[in-house]
Amino acid sequence: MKPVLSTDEVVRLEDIIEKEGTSKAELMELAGEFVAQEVERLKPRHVLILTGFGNNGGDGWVAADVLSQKGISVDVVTPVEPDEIPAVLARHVARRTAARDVSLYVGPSRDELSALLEKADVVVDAILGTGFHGSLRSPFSIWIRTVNDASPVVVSVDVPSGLDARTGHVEDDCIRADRTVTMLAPKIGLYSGDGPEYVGELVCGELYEKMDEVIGDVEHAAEIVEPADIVDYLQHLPANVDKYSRGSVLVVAGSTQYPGAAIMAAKSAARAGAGYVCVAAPEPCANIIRLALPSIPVVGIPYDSRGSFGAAARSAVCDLAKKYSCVLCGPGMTVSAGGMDVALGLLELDVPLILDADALNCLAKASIGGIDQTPEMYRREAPLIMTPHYRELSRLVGGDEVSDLVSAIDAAQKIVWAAGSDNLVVVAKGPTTAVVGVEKVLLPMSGPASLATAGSGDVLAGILAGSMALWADQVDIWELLVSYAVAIHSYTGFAAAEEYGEKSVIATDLIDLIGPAMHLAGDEALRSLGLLDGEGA
Ligand SMILES: NC(=O)C1=CN([C@@H]2O[C@H](COP(=O)(O)OP(=O)(O)OC[C@H]3O[C@@H](n4cnc5c(N)ncnc54)[C@H](OP(=O)(O)O)[C@@H]3O)[C@@H](O)[C@H]2O)[C@@H](O)CC1
Ligand SMILES: [K+]
Repeated sequence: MKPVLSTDEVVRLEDIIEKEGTSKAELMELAGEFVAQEVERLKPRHVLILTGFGNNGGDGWVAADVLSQKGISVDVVTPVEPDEIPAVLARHVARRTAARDVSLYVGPSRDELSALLEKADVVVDAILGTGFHGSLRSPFSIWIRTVNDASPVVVSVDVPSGLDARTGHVEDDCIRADRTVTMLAPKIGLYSGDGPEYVGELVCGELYEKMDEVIGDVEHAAEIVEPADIVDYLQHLPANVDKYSRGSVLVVAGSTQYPGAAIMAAKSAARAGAGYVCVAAPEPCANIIRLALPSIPVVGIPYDSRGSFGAAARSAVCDLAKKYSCVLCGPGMTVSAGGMDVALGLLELDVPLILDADALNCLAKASIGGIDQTPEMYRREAPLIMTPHYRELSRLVGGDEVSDLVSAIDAAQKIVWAAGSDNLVVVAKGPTTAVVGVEKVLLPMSGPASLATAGSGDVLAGILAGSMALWADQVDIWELLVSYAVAIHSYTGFAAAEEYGEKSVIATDLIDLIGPAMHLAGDEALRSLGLLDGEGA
C-alpha cells in the first residue's frame, strides 16, 4: 500500500528528513532533477517552465537548469526577477539557473505568453504547490487561463496550480495537467473533489532514499491499495469446497416499488463467489424476484400497505438471518417503520452485516442526532460494513456537509471512532471511494465514470456480500477485504465500458462481468508481482 498525506504531514515529513541529514535545499535539488527526468521522457526539444514566488517555483528552476544542461532549449517565465523571489531556497536556485543557458521572461503579457506556449513541446507548471491558498491572484490567474486555452502537454510539479492540495477544491481556475509529478508522497487533495479532473497521470518522486524508515513516523491521511495487496482474495477455489463452505448470504432487500435492487444485489453476491444466496423480500414482490433468479430461493416477509417491510418483518428476518455467514440489508427496501425495525434488529444480531442504501437511511431516521449516538452501533461486536454514498453519509452524521473525499473521510471517521471497533468499516462511496476503519483509511482502485449509474451501488453491495461470505474465515483486516470488493466493482466498470461504451453501461451489465473482473484483477496483481507471462518471481 502507498501512503497519501495531508499537506501538514508532508511538512512534518520534510522536517523529519531534514533531521535525518537531508536538507530542504537538497530535497529541492532532488525534486527538480526528478521533474527534469519525467519531462525528458517526453523527448521535448523545447520546454517552457512557468514558476511562481515559492518553493514550487524552486523545483521548476532546478528542472530548468538540469534540462538546459542536457542540451534542451528552455524558456523560464517568472513573475519577478530572480533576485526578488521571496522564498529563500527558490531565490537561490533561480539566481543560479538565470546565469546559465536559459531564456528568461519576467512578467510577460498574455500575448507574449501565448507566443511562448506556441513554440513549446512541453510546459512545466511550477507556479503554485502546497503553499497555494485562497483565490488565485494575478498574474497566475491569467497565466493559468492562457495555458489551458493553448492546451499544450503539461507536467505539473507537485500539484496542478490552482488546486488546493488539502481539499482538492478548485475555486477559480486550475492547470489541467497531463501528468502531475508529486514530491515525497501524494497529497490527499490530488484524489479529492476536483483533483482527479485536473491531475492527469500521477507520478510520485519519493526523493529520499530511506523513505521506508521515516514514512511510518507521520500520520497517513489514507493508503492506496494496489493490486498486489489484494492478491490473497484472488486465489482459485480449493478443489474440496462445497456450497456451504463457500459461505452463504441472506439478502434482505426489495419492495413492490424496487424489486430490481434485490435482484441485482442477490445475483451479484452469487457471482462474487458465495455458495448459497437467499433473498428475504416483502411478500408482494417475492414472485417477481423468484422469476428473475431461478437459482436463488426467495422468502416472502410480512409487509405493509405500501409493499415494504411491515411490522412483523423484524422477527421473521432475524430468525432467518442467524443461519447465514453474512447478511446484506438495504437495496430497494425503501424507508418504512418496518424497515427501520429490521435494520435495528439485524444490528443486534451476532452475524456479519452489510448495511446499504435504504437500510442506512432507515438507521439515520432512527437515530436522530447522528448514528454515532446509536447504542446498537457501539454494543455490536460482529463485523459491520456500511456503504453510504455522500448524501447517505451526511444523513448518518446528522447533516454535516459531505461533498468530497476529504469531508467523506472525516464523516466516516466520526462514525467508526464513535463505535471504536476494529470490526466496523464505512465505505464512503464517491468518485474516489474511501474504505474507512478505526485505524486505516484505504483507497481502492477507482472505477470509470460509467459506474455512476442507477443500481451500480446494489451491485457493489452484492459483490461485498459474496466476498464476505466466501472469505470471512480468512480476514485479518476487514478494510482490505472490502477494498478488494470495491476494486472488483471498479474492474466491472472498465470491462463494461469497453464492451458497451462509456455512456451506455447499465448496472445489470456489471453483474455478468464480475467473473471477468476477477480475472483482470488477478492478472494485474500477478503482473505487479512479476509472476505473469513468464516474468518470473
Ligand atoms: N519544503 C520542502 O522541503 C520541499 C518543498 N517542495 C516544493 O515546495 C512547494 C511548497 O512550497 P511553498 O511552501 O513555498 O509554497 P508554493 O506552493 O510554492 O506557493 C507559495 C507562494 O505562492 C503564493 N500564493 C499562495 N496562494 C496564492 C494565490 N491564491 N494566488 C497567488 N499566489 C499565491 C504565496 O504567497 P503568500 O501566501 O505568501 O502571499 C507564496 O509566495 C511544494 O509544493 C513542492 O513543490 C519540494 O521541493 C520538496 C521539498
Ligand atoms: K504546480
